[in-house]
Amino acid sequence: MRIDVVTIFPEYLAPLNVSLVGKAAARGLLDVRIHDLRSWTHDRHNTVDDTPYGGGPGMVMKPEPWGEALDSVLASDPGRRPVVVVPTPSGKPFTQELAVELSAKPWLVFTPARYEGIDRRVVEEYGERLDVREVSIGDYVLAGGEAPVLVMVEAVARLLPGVLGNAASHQDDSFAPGPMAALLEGPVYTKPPEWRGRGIPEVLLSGHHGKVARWRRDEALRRTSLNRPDLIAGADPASYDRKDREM
Ligand SMILES: Nc1ccc2ncsc2c1
Repeated sequence: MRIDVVTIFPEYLAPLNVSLVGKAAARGLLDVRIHDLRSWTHDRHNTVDDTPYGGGPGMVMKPEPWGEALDSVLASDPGRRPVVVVPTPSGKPFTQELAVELSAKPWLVFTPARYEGIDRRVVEEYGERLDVREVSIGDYVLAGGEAPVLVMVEAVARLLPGVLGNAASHQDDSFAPGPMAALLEGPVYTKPPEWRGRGIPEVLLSGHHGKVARWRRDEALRRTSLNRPDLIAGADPASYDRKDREM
């Protein structure tokens, strides 16, 4: 998979060169290219924004630099068409399902914005010939789309074949498709067996896989009903027992 990111803060994307994504890139599983939007400005101040038509607070990112930047990125592989992911608080929710969908695409181009956003005509222009997705990672105020790009790239990259050491690692994730898809992960424990006077739930020491699976399911249900009752509404309780039987 090729991933391009166009941004006015290239250094913000430095974390993509380390850890899981960095290692995947070093192993050739990912081709990550970060581009400075200001490379496609031509004035002395490298201007990328201007005041909004119709008035109002803040500034809007000008269409020209984005147009030149995206044309340049697209021209680097004219035979292929990427999915363009526009991080925006007014986009569709970023979900595990969307991460799975995007992980199957050969080329993603992310366009994180600052200020009040990008001139609408950019999405209109590229939306006529490419698959453009406006995506939000949640309902809170951020200064821009760079942090959301880090979130989305990690969620997508970890699903690529060979990126995670143990293939099973993401099958049991919270939100991963499957029998426990609608539940949050329950509590986890490791050595030492006692820490500051706190032990381990006996069932986890029992060696009885069926009981352990049922305990984990019950704990996941408890945590989900406490923290995310909305997920319980969509859950399929019958599927939990099927998972137990698989153990
Ligand atoms: N403020 C905010 C919140 C969510 C989000 N997702 C992508 S860009 C963005 C910006």
